[in-house]
Amino acid sequence: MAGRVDLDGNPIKPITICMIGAGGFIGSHLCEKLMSETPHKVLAVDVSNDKIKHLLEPATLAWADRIEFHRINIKNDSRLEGLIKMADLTINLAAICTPADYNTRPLDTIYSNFIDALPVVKYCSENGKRLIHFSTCEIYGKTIGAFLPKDSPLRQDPAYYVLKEDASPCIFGPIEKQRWSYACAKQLIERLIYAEGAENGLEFTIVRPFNWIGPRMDFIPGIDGPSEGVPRVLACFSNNLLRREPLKLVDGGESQRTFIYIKDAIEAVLLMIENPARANGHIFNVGNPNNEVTVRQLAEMMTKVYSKVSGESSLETPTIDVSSKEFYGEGYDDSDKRIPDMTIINKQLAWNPKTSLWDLLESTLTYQHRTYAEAIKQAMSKSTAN
Ligand SMILES: NC(=O)c1ccc[n+]([C@@H]2O[C@H](COP(=O)([O-])OP(=O)(O)OC[C@H]3O[C@@H](n4cnc5c(N)ncnc54)[C@H](O)[C@@H]3O)[C@@H](O)[C@H]2O)c1
Ligand SMILES: O=c1ccn([C@@H]2O[C@H](COP(=O)(O)OP(=O)(O)O[C@H]3OC[C@](O)(CO)[C@H]3O)[C@@H](O)[C@H]2O)c(=O)[nH]1
Repeated sequence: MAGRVDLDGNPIKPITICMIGAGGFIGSHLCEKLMSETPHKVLAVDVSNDKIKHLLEPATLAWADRIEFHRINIKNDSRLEGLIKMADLTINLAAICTPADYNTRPLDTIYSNFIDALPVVKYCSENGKRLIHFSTCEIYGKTIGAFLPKDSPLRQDPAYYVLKEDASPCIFGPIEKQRWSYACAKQLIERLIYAEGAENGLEFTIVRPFNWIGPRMDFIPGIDGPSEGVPRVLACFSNNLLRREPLKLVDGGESQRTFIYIKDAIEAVLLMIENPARANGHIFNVGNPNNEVTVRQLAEMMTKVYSKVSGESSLETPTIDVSSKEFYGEGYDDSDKRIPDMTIINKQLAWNPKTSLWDLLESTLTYQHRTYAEAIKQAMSKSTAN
């Protein structure tokens, strides 16, 4: 760790980071990176620490004096301001961010992504502390191209679909499509942070993750999450593969996504943390434009990869179609396509993702199989016995 320098060759000084939502998917990987490769200290705030237990215990771990867990619900805990004051930098990851919640729990979604983030922004601004806030690629909503006729040649023109931080509009559906409650709340908190920067000098960076995936993402229903819960697509498809049931394609699986390996994305966040002069005042897309697939293609690839890593044959009927109304309920809608423009992050942080979709699925599904296959087998044999 000695002799670490930033992108401009200056030595990196150890800092204290207040990480809110540190116990989640991204938070757990970021804590792991900070503990194993940097001298920084983390005040880890979350309502749960299941995903970072391996970093907190035993007390003999090499970094034990650099990570503290604070079980705090930021909705209603007066200790939050004190922790932000103690830190040099606050990173806010806390959010409800599973699409199944956006249309079924729109109030919780809006409160979590806007109202609950307000005090964090306020405390950072009032105390002159730097803030890295996690927004989302979903802020772009639908592409301009989605509104062109299906056979329009303009649909092939990147100007109609590549998503640029400083140029693309945010295109959401009507209010009754409550899917957009999340994107809209994220948009308003981005605007508030931007305004705090412009009017009160808040030093901020906004991150827009484009479908980061990897180990520890969400939960497997009935194993480490509610049986009726609907996690994001990686965990939904992993659950289907582990249970040897067909993968469900919502509305034909035609939507497109670019997936990035969590470990590549965490490299980008570390660059933001350690290069404030290059990151402050910027909004960054963080994704992998080379890993684009339709959801149907993702299902096909995951089926092949899972068969390779588990040694099990593929199902005769690997996928089934399901309507979004049946799967998510009333008010669901979708982003058609998400390709991040990389100009700003390339220029400011000289960062690019490395891992192909096949490779990232291979390491992730190896983890899923190792972690869950036995537990699922037991749960399934118990339910057939009853
Ligand atoms: N994973 C992605 O690809 C992705 C994509 C777009 C945006 N994001 C954003 O990145 C952030 C982190 O996402 P993630 O995938 O790690 O999600 P996650 O659900 O795994 O992590 C969020 C964490 O925040 C905690 N949290 C929520 N409300 C809290 C509260 N009131 N008080 C304390 N802790 C609270 C949760 O317990 C959870 O551990 C979110 O803001 C999300 O909107 C993630
Ligand atoms: O079993 C399933 C589950 C989902 N789908 C479809 O897959 C697409 C992707 O779904 P998901 O990963 O759940 O989420 P989104 O990409 O739509 O939204 C996320 O993007 C970033 C973030 O902000 C946080 O992670 C979140 O909002 C989608 O088309 C589903 O319909 C499926 O076919 N089968």
